[in-house]
Amino acid sequence: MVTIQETELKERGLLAVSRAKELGRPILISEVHKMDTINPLSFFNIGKERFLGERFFWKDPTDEIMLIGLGISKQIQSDQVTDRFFHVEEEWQKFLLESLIFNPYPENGLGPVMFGGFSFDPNKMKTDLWSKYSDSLFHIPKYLLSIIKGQTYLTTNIVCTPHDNQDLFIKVTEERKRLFNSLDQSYQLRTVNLLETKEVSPEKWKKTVEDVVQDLKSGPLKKVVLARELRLVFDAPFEAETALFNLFNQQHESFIFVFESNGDAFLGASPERLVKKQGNDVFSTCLAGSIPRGNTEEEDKILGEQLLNDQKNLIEHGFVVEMIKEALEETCDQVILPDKPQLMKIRDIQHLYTPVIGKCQKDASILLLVERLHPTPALGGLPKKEAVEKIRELEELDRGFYAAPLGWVDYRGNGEFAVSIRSGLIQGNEASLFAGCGVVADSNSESEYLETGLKFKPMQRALGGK
Ligand SMILES: C=C(O[C@@H]1C=C(C(=O)O)C=C[C@H]1O)C(=O)O
Ligand SMILES: [Mg+2]
Repeated sequence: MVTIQETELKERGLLAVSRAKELGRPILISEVHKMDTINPLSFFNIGKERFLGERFFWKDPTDEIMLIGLGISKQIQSDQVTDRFFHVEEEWQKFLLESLIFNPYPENGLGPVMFGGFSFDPNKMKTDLWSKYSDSLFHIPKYLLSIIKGQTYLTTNIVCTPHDNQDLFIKVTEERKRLFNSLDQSYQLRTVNLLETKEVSPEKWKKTVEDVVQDLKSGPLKKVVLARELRLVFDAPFEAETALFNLFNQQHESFIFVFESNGDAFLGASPERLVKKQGNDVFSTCLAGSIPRGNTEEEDKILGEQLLNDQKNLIEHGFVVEMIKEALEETCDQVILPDKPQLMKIRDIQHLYTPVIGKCQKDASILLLVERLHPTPALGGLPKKEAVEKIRELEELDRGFYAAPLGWVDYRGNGEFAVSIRSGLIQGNEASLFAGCGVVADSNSESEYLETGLKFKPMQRALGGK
């Protein structure tokens, strides 16, 4: 049962309207309520009728934080190239200024939260594929369900203008009631059949890997991450709810995300954190170097040992550690990391993994950390600028939001960004999946091709393929 004191919102709303009148501009009012348990997938699904194309879903690997947003109370959007992280930060702070926030709880991820991310490279020519996503795109939802360490909260965000009156709050309370009434209805996932899987120019991709290897041998480039695309065709529109349900059940140990924009849905199951900020504590992840899972426990262990001792993969991984450590040292007083990588095993692949923690300086916002880190050599290469230029020049793919920072920030400045890999973009009857790999001087195009094949698997499985 969900009980929300409705007179409260109306009273608080009128306060917000009078503030909006005083200031002569729109004002955000945000209120948080603790709720009984609600299934996160059901909450995403009930948004389908009213909020299709305006939803997001987020879950971290440990289930500590799940965030599900419905509707858009404010959009921060821009194709600006220079200072794009700073620009978003500035708009976010402006939006929060003078807002009325009723949140008695200390947990992260409650109250006003923006969710979204950035394109991989705003200087790359945009194709039609990503026309629904600006280079910076964040949504502050109307309704946010936050499940934090097993406790459920609902945030209602309303932007009221000087011209609003009580009607606005009556409308919102009615909408909210309808939404929760429909929670009890059972939801049928639609079955859709995969008709075709097209690999986009695999031979040409391998040739590019070989060309880059030649470049890497002569320096100064050390590593370049090259990605490719699979295009899937279905017999009917593939719904985000179905893909999410599958990812949630099949890849539970990863970050699960869905970010809808204007009818398209970008989603995936990424094992890679870019950065998490909690107060002054900063957490990042170096993830690079890959090998398949074994068919038996024994074989799996042997493969893991092989990866831990493989020169090519250790070098590929080492570049990421070197850069993340340096980037964090610019904003943190302490940066701590183990001197050797360990294994991260997920359903289809195992990786070399080095966790990094730090204590950042007071004025470092999470978006500043994102700016310093993106793209790490796990997604771009080393040196950063030259590698991104190489990708811009040689890669046939429009990466859009793939391999870029995607995540959330709350009004207290806490938040988390994953690197949006193992992902795809659903557009009606079709979907594009993306996978890349770290090319170093020792790379072999055929094995890099096979490695990207493994990285497509989670999304292929979620979309009804193998
Ligand atoms: C680029 C991707 O993955 C990255 C590349 C890896 C590698 O080359 O070994 C490993 C993990 C990720 O940092 C991807 O999945 O698309
Ligand atoms: Mg690799």
